[in-house]
Amino acid sequence: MADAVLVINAGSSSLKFAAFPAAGGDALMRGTVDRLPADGHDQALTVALDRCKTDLRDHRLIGVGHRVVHGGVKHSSPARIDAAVLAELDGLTPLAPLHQPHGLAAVRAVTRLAPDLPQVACFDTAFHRAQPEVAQRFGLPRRFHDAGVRRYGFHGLSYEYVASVLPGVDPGAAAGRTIVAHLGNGASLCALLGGRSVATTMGFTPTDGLLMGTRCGAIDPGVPIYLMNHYGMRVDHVGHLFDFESGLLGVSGLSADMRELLASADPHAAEAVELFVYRIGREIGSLAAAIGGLDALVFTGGIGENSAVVRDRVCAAAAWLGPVRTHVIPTDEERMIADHTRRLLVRPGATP
Ligand SMILES: Nc1ncnc2c1ncn2[C@@H]1O[C@H](COP(=O)(O)OP(=O)(O)O)[C@@H](O)[C@H]1O
Ligand SMILES: CC(=O)OP(=O)(O)O
Ligand SMILES: [Mg+2]
Repeated sequence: MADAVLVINAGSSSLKFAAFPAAGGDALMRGTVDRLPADGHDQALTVALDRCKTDLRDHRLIGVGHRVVHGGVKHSSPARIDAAVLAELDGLTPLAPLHQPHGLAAVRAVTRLAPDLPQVACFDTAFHRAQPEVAQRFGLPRRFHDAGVRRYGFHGLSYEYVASVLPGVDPGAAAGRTIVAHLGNGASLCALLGGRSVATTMGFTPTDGLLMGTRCGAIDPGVPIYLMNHYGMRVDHVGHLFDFESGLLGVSGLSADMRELLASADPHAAEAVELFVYRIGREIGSLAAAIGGLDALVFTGGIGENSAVVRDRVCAAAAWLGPVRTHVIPTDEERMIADHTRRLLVRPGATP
């Protein structure tokens, strides 16, 4: 019986799962449950675990790797999960309310079904933790930075994967200046210098940066203050507004789903897509400034991989940068999680 690792990737709008041989190699099975409503994750997880039970009958599971969106200040690499780590990660839920609860619910579900199975948390923040200090700091009094109020960045597993395959796609870009556009339900950009993250559009939370499916992205910090003062909105209502009611959904008044907006004749849908592209164009300029120019632009994520229309419009917005090579690299967060999980659980040279 061959050993395998199971991977669970709970995104904001989808749950992806996969299994890989513990010795390395291609996926044994994969599945996605997408277009999840806010309360759809539990059911999706049951579907995933049932599929695994049948598909992995001939394998022995040696561990489960999870995508956990926020690792805070402490985690710059994947971590074996125990009760203390789980409690600590629970404490980060207010910083990523669209994501952290789903990732941790998956950890708990596996603990209930198989209490002795080792579990590993792979963090979306980890890849960015080595960014220069200046890229991580807000202009707040120092004590807030020291207490963890800083720019973390997300989608790190996706960027790490893209950086790992970029040398085979475009060696010049891998050694040079690249911007990766992860455009999915959540969307962000990452500037890579020699394959390392040096700047990114998301910050303290995955609400920052680009316009997204239901998130507003970067916004004047005066706006929440005004909303609370002027409309008497409570703080949790403002949080809900920015994370769940804004973005493509809020601007179009129709849908958070790019496919639906591109297919719609409604002018508000067109306006939402226009703002999505406009924000990306502006942030490409900002990140290009951070890395002193641009050799290549890489698209990934559900929109980046599948929508030639959006890619063409983004490239048009970045045309002023001069000749820049563009690539589409399908991301594989699951493989990245599997690789991290194997490395953490399988001792080099150990015989199973
Ligand atoms: N062919 C397509 N054209 C345009 N958008 C697409 C296409 N296929 C998927 N998308 C969009 O990708 C987004 C989901 O991205 P994905 O990366 O799968 O989500 P998540 O962030 O939850 O992992 C949705 O907005 C969806 O409409
Ligand atoms: C961090 C983040 O935004 O993730 P997703 O794209 O899965 O929403
Ligand atoms: Mg995603």
